[in-house]
Amino acid sequence: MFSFIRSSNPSFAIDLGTNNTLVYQPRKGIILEEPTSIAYDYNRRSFFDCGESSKRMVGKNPKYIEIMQPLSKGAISNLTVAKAYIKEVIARISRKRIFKPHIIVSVPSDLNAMERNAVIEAGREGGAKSVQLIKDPFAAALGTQCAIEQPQGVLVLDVGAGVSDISLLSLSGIVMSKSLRMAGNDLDEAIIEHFKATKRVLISPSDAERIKHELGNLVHPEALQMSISVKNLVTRLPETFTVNAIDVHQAILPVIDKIVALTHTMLSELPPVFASDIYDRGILLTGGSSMLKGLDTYLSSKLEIAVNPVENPLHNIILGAGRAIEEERYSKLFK
Ligand SMILES: Nc1ncnc2c1ncn2[C@@H]1O[C@H](COP(=O)(O)OP(=O)(O)OP(=O)(O)O)[C@@H](O)[C@H]1O
Repeated sequence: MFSFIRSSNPSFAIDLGTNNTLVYQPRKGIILEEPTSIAYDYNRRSFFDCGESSKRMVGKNPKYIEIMQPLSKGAISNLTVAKAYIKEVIARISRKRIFKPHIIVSVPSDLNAMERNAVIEAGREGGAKSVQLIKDPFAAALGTQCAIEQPQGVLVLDVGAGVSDISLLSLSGIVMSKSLRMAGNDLDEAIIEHFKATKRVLISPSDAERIKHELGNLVHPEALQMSISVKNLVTRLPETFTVNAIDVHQAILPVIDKIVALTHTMLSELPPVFASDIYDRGILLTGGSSMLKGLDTYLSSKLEIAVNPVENPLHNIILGAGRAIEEERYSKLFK
């Protein structure tokens, strides 16, 4: 068992995502799952709430309260906010504990040195005794019980909220990886922009996400519809508007095709020695946006390769990061 666990300081794995934060405690499992957001009160000049309760305030907050997101496109975009956020997360998970925790944070594979240091600094100043990082693709593969230590290629495509990452793993290392700072949040934005341009209506970000979940379908954009409240950009007045799935399909396709292109480039550059492994086993598809209906089938038909969605795309990175703390042989994955 990993030496962290034997120390009197508790250890936790944290999946610090653009939209969602999850925490895993060895032997207990997932102990926190919250939106990555924090509320700031300008009158009191302090942060006062984070996670689900702060996200619920979005759009309903008075002017002196701002709902902030410490991450943008997978990386810390505001260090002060990130420190406050991690401090709040640590306070929640280590209530009643006297010892500062060791934390292992799962991060996108393409973070540069400055972005990685920002996570470490935010963790330390947020109250951790030590901060180590594990790259998302390792955690994702471990979360699905893939044998990453074998001399066999494992290709993991992770489509989250802010980042799409495709990585080839073998012998516990990343052989190559490519990423695009574009994912689920860009699908929401594409929906907003499409309806603004073609129907002259303004959709809220939360409705755009709901539309994507309910009507988004890459293979069978059926005659589904849903009614939402929008602002008419011509009359400037609110109204009820019917969204149909065909429009949603048109809106999201350009973003999806960029993810297809990313995957295509990766496949075209695979070292020949891995080609048969990958074509035999296919691509492992994870990340919350992998739940977009038809994404696996669409990728598979465009790229002529099997695409295997993981069972639990919102949890498999944190489960893998947790497994990495529990099994000492994976400690070499921490940086
Ligand atoms: N049923 C669904 N259909 C389509 N998209 C979905 C569905 N459920 C969740 N998502 C999307 O998944 C995304 C969140 O995924 P995830 O939690 O993996 O991202 P993250 O870890 O916060 O971000 P990142 O890894 O990019 O930093 C959001 O964009 C959300 O809208």
